[in-house]
Amino acid sequence: MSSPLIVALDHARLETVLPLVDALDPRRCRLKVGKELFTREGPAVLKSLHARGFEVFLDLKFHDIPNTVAAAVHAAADQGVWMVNVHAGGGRAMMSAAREVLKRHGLLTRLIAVTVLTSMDDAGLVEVGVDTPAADQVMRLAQLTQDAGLAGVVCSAREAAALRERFGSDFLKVTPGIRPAFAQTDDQRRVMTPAEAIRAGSTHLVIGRPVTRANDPMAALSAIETELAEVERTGPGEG
Ligand SMILES: O=c1ccn([C@@H]2O[C@H](COP(=O)(O)O)[C@@H](O)[C@H]2O)c(=O)[nH]1
Repeated sequence: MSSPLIVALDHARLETVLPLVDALDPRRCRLKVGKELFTREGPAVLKSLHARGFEVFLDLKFHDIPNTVAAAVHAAADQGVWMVNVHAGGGRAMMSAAREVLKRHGLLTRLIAVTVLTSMDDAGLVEVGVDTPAADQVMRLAQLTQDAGLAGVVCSAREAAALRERFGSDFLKVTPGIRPAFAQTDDQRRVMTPAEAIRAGSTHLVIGRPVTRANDPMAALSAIETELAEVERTGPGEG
């Protein structure tokens, strides 16, 4: 599976989203299950998507004491998800406990940490007591994440180039806030187009509404793939 695309299934019900899922091809994208769908439908969603051959990112952003988060990450990985995440703000001990539990049980699920939500900007950070620009806060939390031995971070594509420079290409940079030229920004603040994100060093692009709420989701996905194919054709430095 070489596609960097992860389609976010932010829907209330599995039955609502299955027509879209059945139009998608597991060789063209992975799927992300988040808080709404998982809270309403539970692990049956994962079974259903796995049965269709999809790799699943379970995006529940665990943030709690180390013992609780480690147990939740273990539960997610036991269900065969490809990727799971925690909040880096939970700290080193929490992230290490989550990594350790996967290691102890020989589970290969990728564990990553959310740095600064892509819906936040510098002003939003100040309101929650963080007087550091988003880019610096992302770098700080990414360093903590790497020190704790996790596979990478969730960040915006705007920070991807600096993260690649500091941590290398293998450290995962999973970037929501992807907005093709044809899409609205919605509640996202730190956004980039698919081509800009890949050029900047994003390893995975999370895309929800620009595809799932498009009049023609498959046409929207194809347009994004065409944009990425152009980056591949011209090389990362062009455009
Ligand atoms: O910082 C973050 C972390 C997670 N998300 C999630 O990604 C998708 C983005 O959906 P869009 O419709 O493309 O905006 C959504 O599921 C978020 O929960 C994020 O946006 N930012």
